[in-house]
Amino acid sequence: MAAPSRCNHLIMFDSSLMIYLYGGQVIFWENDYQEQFLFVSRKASFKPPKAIRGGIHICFPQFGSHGLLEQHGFARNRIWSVDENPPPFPATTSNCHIDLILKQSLEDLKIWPHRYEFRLRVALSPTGDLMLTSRIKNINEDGKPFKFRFSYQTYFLVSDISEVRVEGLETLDYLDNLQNGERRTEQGDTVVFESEVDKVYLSAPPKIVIIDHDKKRTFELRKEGLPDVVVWNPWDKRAKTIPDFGEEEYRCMLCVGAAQVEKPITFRPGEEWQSRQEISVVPSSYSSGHPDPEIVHRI
Ligand SMILES: O=P(O)(O)OC[C@H]1O[C@H](O)[C@H](O)[C@@H](O)[C@@H]1O
Repeated sequence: MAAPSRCNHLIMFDSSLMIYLYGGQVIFWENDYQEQFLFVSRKASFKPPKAIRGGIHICFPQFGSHGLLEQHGFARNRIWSVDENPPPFPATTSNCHIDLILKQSLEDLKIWPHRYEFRLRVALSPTGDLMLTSRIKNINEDGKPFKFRFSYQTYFLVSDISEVRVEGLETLDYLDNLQNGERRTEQGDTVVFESEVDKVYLSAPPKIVIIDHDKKRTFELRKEGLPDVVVWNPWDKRAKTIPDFGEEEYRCMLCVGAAQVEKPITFRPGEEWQSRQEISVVPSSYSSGHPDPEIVHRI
């Protein structure tokens, strides 16, 4: 039997702003000047159904190795279908979207014995914001609840990682995956990058910003229904161990994503869980409300 092909979709607004989906994964997102915002590795292998190194991975029902399933769960490595007739979604400012759906396959039931409907809406606003809404419903017929972790693993394209800083995570507690998940507290006024990082920030605020000095642009990430934020950059040594990632590519990417990692969600049949992640790109004149440490230093 031939391998199933991925369903690929292009979402455009006014023939300029654009998102491109490969299966259930957003891989391109650009503005009307054809500037790319998401990183996709030059070594990415487009071999369905495995997720592509870059874009946005939907990690479900597991995050990382917190469980018995494959790393980050199976959802990112599955063929999603177009949901032709989704139940009404909460009102958004966008009328330019696509609805996808993932359900358990017979194979998946052997490794995760639960029935679910995972509805994903990928939307583009008139101003170019990328909005992801997930609704997951437990449809088990045996009355059993299920438990899951979740993340929108987002590969941002940056100019030079050493010129990037993240605001909104300072002073928060985090789990450090490089130290066996040890709990620590972020020190310093802002998060900057000088070596490998693999952290889960806990109870993060609803908005965080990723400021790219060189590119003179800022990503503003807003989240709902997801308390945590995952931050990952493999840096040079780890990068060499990842087959579909270029040795030097760690310099131009940063993974940041809204997530539910520390406390898994549990819910019963008939219940539905919902979360959102929205990203806007704003020019360098953007002010996060925090003083710029460089300016403060010069004064
Ligand atoms: O290589 P992947 O399975 O896509 O995972 C890439 C990275 O994702 C997350 O951010 C994890 O915390 C990391 O430990 C992991 O290395």
